[in-house]
Amino acid sequence: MSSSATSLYPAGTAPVKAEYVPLIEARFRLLKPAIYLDSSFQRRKVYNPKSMTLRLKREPTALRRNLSAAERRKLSKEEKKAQRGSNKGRRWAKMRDEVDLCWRFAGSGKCDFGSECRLSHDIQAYLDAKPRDIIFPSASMLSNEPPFVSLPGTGTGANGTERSEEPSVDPTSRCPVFEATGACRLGLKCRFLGGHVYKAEDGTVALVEDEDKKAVALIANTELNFVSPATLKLLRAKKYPTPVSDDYLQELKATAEEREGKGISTETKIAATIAATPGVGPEPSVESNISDSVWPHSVSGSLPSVATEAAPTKLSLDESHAQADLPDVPFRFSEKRRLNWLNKTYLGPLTTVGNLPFRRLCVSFGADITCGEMGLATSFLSGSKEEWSLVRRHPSETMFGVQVAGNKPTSLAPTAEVLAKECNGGIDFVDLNCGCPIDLVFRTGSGSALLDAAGKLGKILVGMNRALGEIPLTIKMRTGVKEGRNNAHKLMPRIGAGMECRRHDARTQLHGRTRQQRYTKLADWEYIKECVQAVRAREADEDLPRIPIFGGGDAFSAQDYWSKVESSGVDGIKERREWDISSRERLELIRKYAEFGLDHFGTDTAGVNTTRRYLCEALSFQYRYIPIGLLEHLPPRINDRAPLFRGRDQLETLLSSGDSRDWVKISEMFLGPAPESWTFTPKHKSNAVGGDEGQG
Ligand SMILES: Cc1cc2nc3c(=O)[nH]c(=O)nc-3n(C[C@H](O)[C@H](O)[C@H](O)COP(=O)(O)O)c2cc1C
Repeated sequence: MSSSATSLYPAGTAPVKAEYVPLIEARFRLLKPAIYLDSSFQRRKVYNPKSMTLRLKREPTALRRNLSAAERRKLSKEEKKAQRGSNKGRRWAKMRDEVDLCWRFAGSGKCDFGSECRLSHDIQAYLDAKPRDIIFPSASMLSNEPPFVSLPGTGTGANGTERSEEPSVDPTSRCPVFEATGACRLGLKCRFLGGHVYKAEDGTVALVEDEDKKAVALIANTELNFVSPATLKLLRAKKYPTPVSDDYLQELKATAEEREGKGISTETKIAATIAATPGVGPEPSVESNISDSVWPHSVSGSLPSVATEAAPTKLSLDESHAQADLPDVPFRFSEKRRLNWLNKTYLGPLTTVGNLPFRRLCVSFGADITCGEMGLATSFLSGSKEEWSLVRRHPSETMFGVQVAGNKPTSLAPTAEVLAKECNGGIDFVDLNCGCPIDLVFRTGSGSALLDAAGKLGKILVGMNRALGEIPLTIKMRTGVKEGRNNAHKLMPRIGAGMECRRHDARTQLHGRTRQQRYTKLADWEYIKECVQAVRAREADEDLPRIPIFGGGDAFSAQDYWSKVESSGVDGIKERREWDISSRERLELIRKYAEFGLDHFGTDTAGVNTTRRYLCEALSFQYRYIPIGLLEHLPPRINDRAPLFRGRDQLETLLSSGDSRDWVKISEMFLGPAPESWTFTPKHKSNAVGGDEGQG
């Protein structure tokens, strides 16, 4: 019974070898095959530590997924709502220590606030109350057999088990951040304190630093793009100067007013303004269509009459900008930095998951180009600390971009300008999100809604391009808004080629789905090919340099991706091997992620639990991965659902558990016990298909 077992599965089931599907062996003929489907929808796989097996747990109807249309009709309104999207309204309380030691005092023994400080300066009280140090395991302590992590001295492998009779500082503990960088910025607040503290004879504790390592880490491990509190304050007070964007917005207004005076409709005015700038064009009617004649690089000659009237305005605007020697306009269009994307791998932006520690991990596996999570223009402009944390970059990210979503030039151009000024030298490109499908963003006219507003999109691109100075602007888009109404093939040649006209190194990333499809249905690579051909044809016609186009959607293996790259003509991947990753290798990845998380979020109680949260978030996706060694044939397909399977060893079985308590358990191997008050609700209901998981 090998392949015959999997042939019983309904279509869309991953072909897991029968020996890893024990239930089928036992009850093969008794139950319908569908009953074995975990699918992360009707049932969740729950790891049972006693029997070391996975069992299925039914979920309440309200949480069930993938119901048939008839079943869905029977659901109540509430149940239907519960089916959709992500878990909203999640709250993450910042975890604090029982004695909240002042972080300034903890690091340097000094605090300017002295006795006025609202935090504690009582080191002994802090040390007495603090839970025992966590032990961060080294790679050699990992195993694919329980307890999976063997910690010295604990016997059981249980990390951070409270042993109240022992002192809270454990000299066997090692702080991963101190070991990598020679210093730990959290000082005494570090939860791995034993790794960098010593006790003097008089009983006082002092911190240790390793000057040699510190010097190396200064270059190799200092994050970039920190935005000062003073800048955030200016932004909040709406006092941050953005002269380039102000100038541009003024021009748009003046052009509109001028047309108004001539009795030309607003729509036409916008079209004329945009048509006047190479790279973009006026908003076509939704059905239409983006006729060549109104898009910019054909300004000379083929513009319709109204647009032709705009030509003088255009020339004067262009001239004034090209020649103006404004100190805040440190570039001319021809001075855009060029990016070399050819044959590079690109890690697309991933909200929540694609944070700095994750990207750092991907870079260590060969990602050449990385992009931060989507940030909202309005939040950047209102000085949101959270939004500005999205621009942080690790020095190992050799080519890094920031993604912005917004709905109009008035927010996007100034955002681009502030980004360029504040992250000067720390950003290689800024990416405009024209792909986000989620209602919250789409309804405001941002994300994928811009695909149906070509004129506005044009104005945005011109404004951002100018405001960014020498930093290139790139675009991430979907194939269209509505199914059956793809329009990327019309937009892309104009956006891409138009920007390249100006010698901007434009890059387009095309996710092969419409907004309406979200993440359901397979990406349309035939259509991606059509878009690439349309861009290449335009480039050939107008003798323009070739712009890189990255395709995306459902590429789940090197074999799969290469066949897509070769048949569609997109750029971007170099690795060709298929990797049958072992469970121990996967655990080592998790360990590395935890290490990078602690480095980024901090090693204190708050940082440890923020790392835990993002680690669990990552595991909420990773458990769905089926190692290729378990499959009867390759390539694996991303949308295939897993039958209830067990792994080749107990760790592999645990790693495929869909129970969030197991993810927390895995986090405890590296980050110690989760505080009682700490809970984890995954952002994305564990459902790739049909959920609002992605922002692009
Ligand atoms: C969890 C998740 C978060 C995402 N966040 C973003 C985002 O912030 N910005 C964006 O442009 N695309 C985002 N995307 C889309 C991806 O970058 C990518 O285009 C898409 O997943 C298609 O590729 P795939 O099928 O290989 O995953 C996200 C996707 C996922 C699954």
